[in-house]
Amino acid sequence: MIWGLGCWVLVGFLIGSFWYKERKKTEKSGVPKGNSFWPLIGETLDFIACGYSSRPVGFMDKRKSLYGKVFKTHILGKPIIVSTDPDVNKVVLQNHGNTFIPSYPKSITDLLGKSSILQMNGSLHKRVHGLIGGFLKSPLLKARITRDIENSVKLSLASWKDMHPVYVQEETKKFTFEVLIRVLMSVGPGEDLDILKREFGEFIKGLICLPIKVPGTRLYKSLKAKDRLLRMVRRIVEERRMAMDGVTDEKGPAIDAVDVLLRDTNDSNETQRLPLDFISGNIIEMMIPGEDTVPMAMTLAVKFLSDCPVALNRLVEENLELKRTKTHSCDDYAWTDYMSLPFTQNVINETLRMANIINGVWRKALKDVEIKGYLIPQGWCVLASFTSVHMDEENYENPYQFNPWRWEKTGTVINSNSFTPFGGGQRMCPGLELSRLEISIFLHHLVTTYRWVAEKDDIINFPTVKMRKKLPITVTPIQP
Ligand code: HEM
Repeated sequence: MIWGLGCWVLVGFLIGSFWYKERKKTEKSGVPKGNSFWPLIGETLDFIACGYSSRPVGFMDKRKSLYGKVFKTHILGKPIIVSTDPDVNKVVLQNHGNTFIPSYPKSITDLLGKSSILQMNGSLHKRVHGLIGGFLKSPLLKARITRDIENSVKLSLASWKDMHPVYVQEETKKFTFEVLIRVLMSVGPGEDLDILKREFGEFIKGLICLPIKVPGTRLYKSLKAKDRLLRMVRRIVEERRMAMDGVTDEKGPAIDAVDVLLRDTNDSNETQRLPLDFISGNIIEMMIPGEDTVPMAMTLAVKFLSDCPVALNRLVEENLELKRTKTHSCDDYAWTDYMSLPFTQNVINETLRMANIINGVWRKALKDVEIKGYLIPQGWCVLASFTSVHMDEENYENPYQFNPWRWEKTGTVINSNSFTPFGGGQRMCPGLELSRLEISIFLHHLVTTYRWVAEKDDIINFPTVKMRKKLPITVTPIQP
């Protein structure tokens, strides 16, 4: 009895002192106002509940009205400063002087290798980001991959006419994975691709889970899947290195991300090659930001267009016009044809603004930083919320209305502080242009092949953006 009471007193004391320490940390002047609420749970339940509602920014909006655009809270086990201010977000993203480093929940850091591009910092990050970004943005890759994307999209769309209904979220995932793997390591359809798909699916399930690594837990199974993936990718990378070493001729342009990383020798010093394990790990980790984002953007474009027939009609008109021109001239489509359709690009901007597939980024301050009069103390995490900025009336008139025409006035301000679906600064998404190209090709072939009717479905925003019913639609081929 006495023991039981003693334990409760001890637990109470530990929680109380933890809470007191947390409060003390934030009592420095300039630290944003807010409510840390209960230790450990904090305001997590409200945060999750808003994620499941139709207004995920409800959590931010409520606190913004009480404490201002930058506030402190306690979510997902961490005290955190949330910024809904585009100027503050810009400074956090720019990261001058390496002040902010990525800070992910524990299950994610356990699954990512220490040398993952998503976690590395400083000069190594700059080097790898530069190599991958340079490759993914190159016109040569875009020209070549356009044919592959077209083939995958057309093959997939052809199968839709026999499906009743088509689950857009599932179907888009299939061909975008194929494209991603081709870009990263030139593996085409076949047994290897099927294994990669299966093991990656198992690996990714553990990204948001309890950080407990014992046999039987989700994290444990995901780590095992990662080991199997690593062995497989390592074999592919080794074979490629051997093939490369046997060739003495002048090298052509890099064919995929493996090639780019294998060729890099840091200032032409052959001994400074990136290690094979490092390359294999990074190839797997690059699948994470690329795998779910593009199909979700496509799915949400279909959802928003289904709910807005005027925008859909304008999109169909513009794309049919391009199709007529191409049929008439008998030319292949160039990647620039897809990217130069202004209304289609506006539809993509508007989809990315409203979809908020990456709702924000998490960083940790390495020292005290003052931005716009707010103090972010050393060691604190900051969530630079993109969703709040994208859905703020101060930045966008009628933010909940899908209105691609708004971009005609503002233009494609991809780097503006108020439009950051791909992040910004040193970690700005290197897959930005490839993603836009894939979505453009998909929309073109979808709207020039089919009409569709979508069943009612809702968007869920927690833990990641998804459609509750995977967006079922029924398609009817357009009569030629
Ligand atoms: C609509 C699609 C996409 C969206 C919305 C998106 C969004 C983002 C965002 C917001 C970041 C910044 C994360 C941060 O600052 O911590 C990021 C980083 C990254 N993305 Fe994407 N992404 C997309 C597609 C892709 C694709 C297709 C690839 C690969 C082919 C890719 C590869 C990466 C990589 C490697 C990083 C890490 C960059 C670094 O930390 O240096 N992304 N992405």
